[in-house]
Amino acid sequence: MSENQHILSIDQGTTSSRAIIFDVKGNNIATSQQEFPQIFPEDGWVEHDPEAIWSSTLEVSREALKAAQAKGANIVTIGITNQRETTVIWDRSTGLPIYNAIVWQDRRTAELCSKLKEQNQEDKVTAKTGLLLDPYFSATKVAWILDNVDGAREKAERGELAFGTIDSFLLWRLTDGQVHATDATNASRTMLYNIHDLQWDNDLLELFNIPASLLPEVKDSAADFGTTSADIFGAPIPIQGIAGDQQAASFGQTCYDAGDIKSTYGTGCFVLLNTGEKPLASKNRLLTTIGYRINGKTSYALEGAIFVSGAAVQWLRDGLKIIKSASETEAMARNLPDNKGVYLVPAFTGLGAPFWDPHARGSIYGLTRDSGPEEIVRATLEAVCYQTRDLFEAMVDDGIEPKALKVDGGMVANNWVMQFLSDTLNLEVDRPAVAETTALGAAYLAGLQHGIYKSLDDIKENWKLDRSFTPVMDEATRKQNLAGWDLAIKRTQYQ
Ligand SMILES: Nc1ncnc2c1ncn2[C@@H]1O[C@H](COP(=O)(O)OP(=O)(O)O)[C@@H](O)[C@H]1O
Ligand SMILES: O=P(O)(O)OC[C@H](O)CO
Repeated sequence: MSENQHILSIDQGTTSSRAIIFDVKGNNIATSQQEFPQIFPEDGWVEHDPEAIWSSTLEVSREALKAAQAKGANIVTIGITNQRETTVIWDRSTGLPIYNAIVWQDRRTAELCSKLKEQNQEDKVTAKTGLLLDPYFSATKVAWILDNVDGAREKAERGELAFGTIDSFLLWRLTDGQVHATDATNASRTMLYNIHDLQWDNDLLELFNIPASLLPEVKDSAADFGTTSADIFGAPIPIQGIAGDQQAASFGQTCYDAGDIKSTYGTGCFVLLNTGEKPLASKNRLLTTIGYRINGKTSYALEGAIFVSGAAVQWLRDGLKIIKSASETEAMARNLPDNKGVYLVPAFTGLGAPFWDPHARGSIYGLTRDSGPEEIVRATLEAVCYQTRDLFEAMVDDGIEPKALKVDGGMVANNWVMQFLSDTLNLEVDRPAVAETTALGAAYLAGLQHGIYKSLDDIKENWKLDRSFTPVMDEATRKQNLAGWDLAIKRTQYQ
């Protein structure tokens, strides 16, 4: 392993684009980040301008490269990780998108999903893809664009259009239209990819009425995806790792053995459990998905997705305006001896796993005359922990017994939340020294393909603990808290 080799990791997220340069030990050498506008054209619709995604990605990458090169860094390979499911369709001849990117949070296809469920299509879809008939995934978003953009379907039938998740769109742009590809993790979130046969599924393409000519080639997560065209970063650099952001976080957390589990607390919260070489079907509406594919070998994962976690803290700041910054919440929650019976269910865009209720909306229960900002703040933080526990309960019922949980994402800086999480789950919670595990995971994939790392064991040596949280709460308090939460969830559900 030569020490003067560095990796550019591009992390294109829901609210911002980030570029980080890592050295071979996984140390962060330079970072650049840019937020870009969220577009809400109608109730429940969420879009991004693909050009804003591209320009912010390009700028942060160039800035991080410049800063790292000034320190003598030698960038040899690129990894890409991305917000998953978000759907772009572009014209193959011009490279221009024919519509905004429809974001994973977008609910506009809820009716189509309900209609397909009524036609008893869900079991078939789940058996093939490991997913559920929910607007979250790409398939119905692709169909919507084809049906609603003038001339799109005809162009698609003529093979003039390309579909991609964000990784695929960036890859196309970075290679100047030379490469139309994605990796197996991103493909597994489209609801068009058969996670058992490892190919695009003709039945599903027919069900969603999507021409196969739109689809990218699916490669391993560590693979030779192409080389950036020379004008982009001054010299061509190979792109050698791609994974959806939650899978990349799991890879960065070195969850390589069956039973390893991580939870990422960013805008939403995503728990991924490595289930090894066999896909595990959940009885509890958790998702079966591809964790990574390396050397043609697939590692599967069970996933619980919660749509809102850090986003609820942003709402306290920007919507309710009862805090000025996210970090204030820690002292406010700590100030109260208990939650005073107040529960907040942040179902702003419906409930994700294990309830999958797109029509539910947020609620607060147990308010009294003396409830104030501190109670609401604490209830918001507690909710993130209770929702994680709902996922764990589903996993335990699926036969999994997690031994410890690795955590990452912006919210894990909050020590109060981490302790309450450990208490609520009654489980050890481990926070790593490098919090940017998503970007790190994409860097590791690229580094593996480039030959910087010879094996997963090489990478494992880089993982370092920052702090471990162990349960201290008594059983009676835990039970009482959970009983209050369970009631709040029941009252919030729409279906
Ligand atoms: N100390 C904190 N306490 C609670 N929430 C926090 C804290 N710091 C950051 N957050 C929340 O974490 C989120 C940012 O995490 P990040 O991993 O950067 O998100 P994403 O990658 O999804 O944009 C924000 O929603 C913010 O509200
Ligand atoms: O961009 P993030 O970190 O909010 O992650 C989004 C997820 O990939 C959606 O499935």
